[in-house]
Amino acid sequence: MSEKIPATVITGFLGAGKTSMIRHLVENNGGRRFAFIINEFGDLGVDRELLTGCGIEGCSDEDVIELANGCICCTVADDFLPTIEAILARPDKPDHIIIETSGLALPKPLVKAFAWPEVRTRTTVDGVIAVIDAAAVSEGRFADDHDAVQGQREADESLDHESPLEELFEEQLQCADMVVLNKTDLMDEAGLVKVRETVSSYLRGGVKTVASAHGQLGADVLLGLGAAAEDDLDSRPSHHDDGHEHDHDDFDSFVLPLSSVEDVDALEERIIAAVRDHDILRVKGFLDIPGKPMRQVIQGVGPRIQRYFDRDWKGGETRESRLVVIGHHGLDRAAIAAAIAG
Ligand SMILES: Nc1nc2c(ncn2[C@@H]2O[C@H](COP(=O)(O)OP(=O)(O)OP(=O)(O)O)[C@@H](O)[C@H]2O)c(=O)[nH]1
Repeated sequence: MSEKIPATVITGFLGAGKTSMIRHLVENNGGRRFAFIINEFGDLGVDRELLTGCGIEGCSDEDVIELANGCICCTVADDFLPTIEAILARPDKPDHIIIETSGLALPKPLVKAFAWPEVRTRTTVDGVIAVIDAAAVSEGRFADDHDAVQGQREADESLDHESPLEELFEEQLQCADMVVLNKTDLMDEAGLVKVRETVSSYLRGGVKTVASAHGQLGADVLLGLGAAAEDDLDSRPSHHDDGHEHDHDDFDSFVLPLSSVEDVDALEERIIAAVRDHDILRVKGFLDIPGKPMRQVIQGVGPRIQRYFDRDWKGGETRESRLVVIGHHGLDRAAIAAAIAG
């Protein structure tokens, strides 16, 4: 029997740095041929664009498959299984499959899919890697002191259940074989020690944490974990093990088309204000700046915005500015659109 192709599942909340880490891995692929399955919550396909736009050898259009139809954890049978089967059926098989789940996806249903007879003989989950925005965790954006909060809940059952953010954070960590504490450039050592402590309280025994800035970790760290996670599902608890449906009613997203952007600093200010005034978690997209041959990428995670030109607009491509806005359920789309468009 031929060897199983290893697959790495990369999970982690919106904007934690999954795509940045994958890009770095591609740039330092050590001659490996990757196939990518990229799953996004919003409808704009930004992550796939950022990977295929990178122009790096070993990252061609056909190697990057986008599953944009909602969160991968809810569309496993319809979307994920046919996709992985198609990859496994290719005559030129990849050396390694990398799967980026949407920031709102639960990793366990996906890992379970690898236990299906159709795929388990041909591929194995080398590892589930959870990428954490350590700076955001240290600012208390996901979970306060986990042990203390758990203690209070156990003592008083009337206390609220976890927030949707905390539940995702917990699920993603409890399924992990390795945790990347990313964005260490935005915090100090003491903050990192504290985050490591918080994160460790969620992990299964023996799971390591590694610190990184901009996801710059080598393939020797991230790949070759040999976890065979599909054989080890029971050790990875999930709120949804009892068959309880996971839906994404807690979250919402929409695409906001904009006209070309004359004053991008002013747009950035308006986005920051909209993030402050509404329940927005993530903003990302591309901008058409008149007179510039390149398109500009704009990324917002919480209150932090980043902008850069990534590639020339292609001949025949429509120059357009579009953002995807992701937030808690009940986003006031009209008000956000008005606030950002100015
Ligand atoms: N300062 C800092 N910024 C980072 C780091 N890693 C990623 N970023 C920035 O954070 C933003 C989100 O990064 P992505 O890599 O797109 O995050 P993601 O997890 O793929 O995001 P989603 O796919 O939307 O869930 C981008 O603006 C990145 O440049 C880091 O270590 N430090």
